[in-house]
Amino acid sequence: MHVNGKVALVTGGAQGIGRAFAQALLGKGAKVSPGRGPLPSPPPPARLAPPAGTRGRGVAAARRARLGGGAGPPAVCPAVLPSVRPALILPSLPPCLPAQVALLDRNSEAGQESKAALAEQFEAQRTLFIQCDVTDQEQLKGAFKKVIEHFGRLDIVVNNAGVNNEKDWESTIQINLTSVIRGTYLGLEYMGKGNGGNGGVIINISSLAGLMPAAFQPVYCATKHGVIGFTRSIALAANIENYGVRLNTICPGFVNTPILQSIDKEENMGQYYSYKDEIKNMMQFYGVME
Ligand SMILES: NC(=O)c1ccc[n+]([C@@H]2O[C@H](COP(=O)([O-])OP(=O)(O)OC[C@H]3O[C@@H](n4cnc5c(N)ncnc54)[C@H](O)[C@@H]3O)[C@@H](O)[C@H]2O)c1
Ligand SMILES: CCCCC/C=C\C=C\[C@H](O)C/C=C\C/C=C\CCCC(=O)O
Repeated sequence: MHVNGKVALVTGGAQGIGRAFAQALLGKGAKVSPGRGPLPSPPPPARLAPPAGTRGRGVAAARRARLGGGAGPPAVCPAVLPSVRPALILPSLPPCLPAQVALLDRNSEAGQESKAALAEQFEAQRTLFIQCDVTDQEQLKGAFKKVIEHFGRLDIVVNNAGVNNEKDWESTIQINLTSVIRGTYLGLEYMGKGNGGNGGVIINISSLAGLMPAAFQPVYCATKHGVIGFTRSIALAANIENYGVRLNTICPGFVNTPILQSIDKEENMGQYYSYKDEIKNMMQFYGVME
């Protein structure tokens, strides 16, 4: 997927996987090539019938097939390449603008630090940090509004904020599941074609623990199973209703981020604290990604 000119909102973006998402998005997308004006707007893709043999594989597949390519999006924006088929390629792609990312997080200090680090690596105006507790309905709604007011659009929502807390398990459900559902509905409200949006992508972060039982993390595990069930179901509804929004869930195994430190804390593990070594053994068995 190309992300040129897209605006993404990432919850829990101050550190860990959320920050890595932001960095990856910012690393993609090229600048407008000098000397070229904006390209013509693309035709509304959802209304086009897919070419024979591509039915059911989505608008992107249909567009690739029309362009004669099957290997996915170009790594570099075609507007900066000496195009051999300008008539075919140029009208169907948006202008090459860099992607922009809003980081939402309740941790203001880490959020400001990440914003500053990303601003050093990429242009400062491409990132925005908004302090927001995703469990606070009004704060979350307000943050979505702010992102659209600031960047003028919204194309990608990553519902990533999450915790591992078996002791305060009610808050784990609020953060890991309820807020993901709320973030998804807000994404559909702003991006859904039926609501006047332009379509987009919603990524909900689950876990390997959403696909299998985890003895010492029953509530964490339940929330991650819930994210998968919710996302798969709402993706079906989005398809039936032609929202133009693709929904996916990602299920990583162990990743080396601060959440793993929760295993060593009684205030997170509660009654399962004495099993921390078993969990560490699991981590060794499955491996930990960077
Ligand atoms: N690290 C792993 O091994 C792993 C594996 C699979 C899935 N995940 C999931 O990936 C997501 C990101 O986790 P991570 O590993 O980067 O953890 P992390 O602790 O490094 O980052 C989580 C971020 O979410 C933020 N956050 C927590 N509660 C919040 C709230 N109420 N409002 C706003 N922000 C809040 C935190 O401040 C933090 O910046 C989580 O949903 C986690 O369950 C992590
Ligand atoms: C077992 C969960 C440990 C919790 C550690 C803290 C946060 C990590 C969150 C990750 O989402 C966990 C990722 C993968 C764990 C998945 C399954 C573990 C169960 C495996 C087993 O019993 O063999």
